[in-house]
Formats: sequence, C-alpha cells, structure tokens
Amino acid sequence: MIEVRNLTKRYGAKTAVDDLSFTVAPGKVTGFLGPNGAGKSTTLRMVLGLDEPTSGRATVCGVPYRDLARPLTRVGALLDTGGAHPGRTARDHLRVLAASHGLPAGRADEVLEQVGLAGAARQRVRGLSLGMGRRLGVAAALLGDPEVLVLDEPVNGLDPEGVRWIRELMRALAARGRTVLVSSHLMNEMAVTADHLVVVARGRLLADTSVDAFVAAHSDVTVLARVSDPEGMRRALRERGIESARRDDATLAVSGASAEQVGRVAGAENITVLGLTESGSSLEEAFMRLTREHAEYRASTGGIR
Ligand SMILES: Nc1ncnc2c1ncn2[C@@H]1O[C@H](COP(=O)(O)OP(=O)(O)OP(=O)(O)O)[C@@H](O)[C@H]1O
Repeated sequence: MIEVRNLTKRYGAKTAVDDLSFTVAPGKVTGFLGPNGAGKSTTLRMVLGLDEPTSGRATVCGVPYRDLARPLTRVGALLDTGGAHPGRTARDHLRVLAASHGLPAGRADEVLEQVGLAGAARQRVRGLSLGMGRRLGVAAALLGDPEVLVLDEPVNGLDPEGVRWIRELMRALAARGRTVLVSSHLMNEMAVTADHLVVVARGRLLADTSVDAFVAAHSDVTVLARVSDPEGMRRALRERGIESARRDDATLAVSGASAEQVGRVAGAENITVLGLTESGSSLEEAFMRLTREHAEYRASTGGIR
C-alpha cells in the first residue's frame, strides 16, 4: 500500500507537485500517468524518500520510506538513474546490493534467473544492452522480494519484446498480491497493463479511476452503419434511446452504442446491414485531450521563419 496525502513539492517559485492525494492498493497494477513535466518522477522520489516534500506526506506500508527497517525487503524501485557500477558484473552488482541489505548472496542468482539474465550473470554492466540493463534494474528491485514495487518509466526505449516482458512481469506481481505503481506517459500501454490509473498534470490530480471507467468515459466511439432503410433504422435506434445522424443516403453515424448493438437492432427490425464500421478517438487521443490544457510543454503551432 502506498498513500500520498496533500503532497506538495516546490522548487523555488516552481510547484512541481501540488497538493496531490491518492492511494495505491495491493493486488493491482496502478498506472501513474501524465505528460512531460507533470510531476510524476518528483512524486515517486518523495515516495521513495529521495526527496523531501515541501508539505504533505507519502507513506509506504504505513510509514515514510525512511522509517522502514530493511527497505529493500518492503519496497523495490526502478528509477532511470541506473546506479550499477559499470565495471562490475551483473551478478556482483546484485551480490553487493544483497550483502549491504543483509540478504543471502544466493538471491542474486535467483533474481537473475527470474528476469531472464542468468546467461549474462558474468557480463560487465557497461556491456549490457538497454534491455538487459533494464532487466538488471528490475532484478535489483526484486532482490528483497518486496511487497511494493515502484517503477519509473520502465518501458522507455525498450523493443516490443521488452515492453511485453515488463507488462507480464507487472501483471504477475500484482496477481501475487503485490502493490505495483508504474509511471508512464503512454496511455495505450497503460490501458493494456494497468488496472487502475492515477492521472496528473502540472502536479495536480486529474483522474483517479479504474482503467475500465477511464476508457468508458474518454473513448467516444461512433458506429457508421450502412443500411437498406436508414430512416426506419433511425427510428428503431431512437426507440431504444440511441442517437444517430444521417451521413449520406444509406449511412447513419450512431453514437453511444457498439457495432454489435447496432447490428442486433437492425436484425430485430428486419433491416439489411450493408456495412458496419467503428470509428472514433483512441484512448491516446482522449488522454491527450484531457491533459493538453494542463501540459507544461507544448509544441508551438506557429510557422518557422
Ligand atoms: N530539482 C529540480 N529543480 C527544479 N525544478 C525541478 C526539479 N525537479 C523537477 N523539477 C521541475 O518539476 C516539474 C515536474 O518534473 P518531473 O520530472 O517530476 O515531471 P515528470 O512528470 O516526471 O516528467 P517527465 O515525464 O518529463 O519525466 C518540471 O517542471 C521540472 O522541470
């Protein structure tokens, strides 16, 4: 469990995190989403005791991170800072980390196996690819078998295989009752990975909701139906509380219903369906709409001189 209460962080005149409150529950993957500069990394650093809040508080397993005894056994974190000595082997990096936290040396090989790096245990950190380095970072986070995992942009720069691996790992950890908080600015990736979303922009909370509720609220699908009797179809839809508009002689644009629902209405009314297509904004577009006015950095639309 992670609890963030009225968390605020100011850097001089700049408010990076602004009175933020949310709870991250166990047994779920919670996506922490927001555009660049939204305050995600600053929030995660405060959760992990790497930065002091200006006001408010963040607790992990009920206490501030710094008050945790043997924190590696309670919270595992993957931040983009790396932190592995480039001249060390992957295994030695993990063994040093294990020793400094009172964990058995054998854990190093166990987590290397778990992240698929057993074959690269003797490779030096500097020689690892981006994807392998990320796996090593995840191995370090899993070393103490913690109940809480915090991952800052874990899929950035990874190839599709790496993205899928991280996704499946997070889902498996949540299924085993772990608390998983993962930051990202990729809405579509989070839609297939997360159960719950916390959306921020300019340091403020915009949404704290399940992925299903977010998708239902923000994806506006329109069904284009080409039918033998468009006026009869409009009436039939209206009787069922579904709105539609004529596009051309044979086509209706139907909102607030799925293609399957529209097809069933036509079938019930003996209207022949000549074509059915779903169109609409992707979740990524909905997310961009939601955060656009709050985004800190926006591309100029002005011309180039
Ligand atoms: N040490 C610092 N000193 C001054 N300003 C900072 C500092 N750290 C972050 N900020 C500012 O706070 C804001 C939030 O930054 P943060 O890195 O937390 O956002 P983010 O959501 O993680 O963004 P990104 O997706 O780009 O990593 C930004 O405007 C950033 O410039």
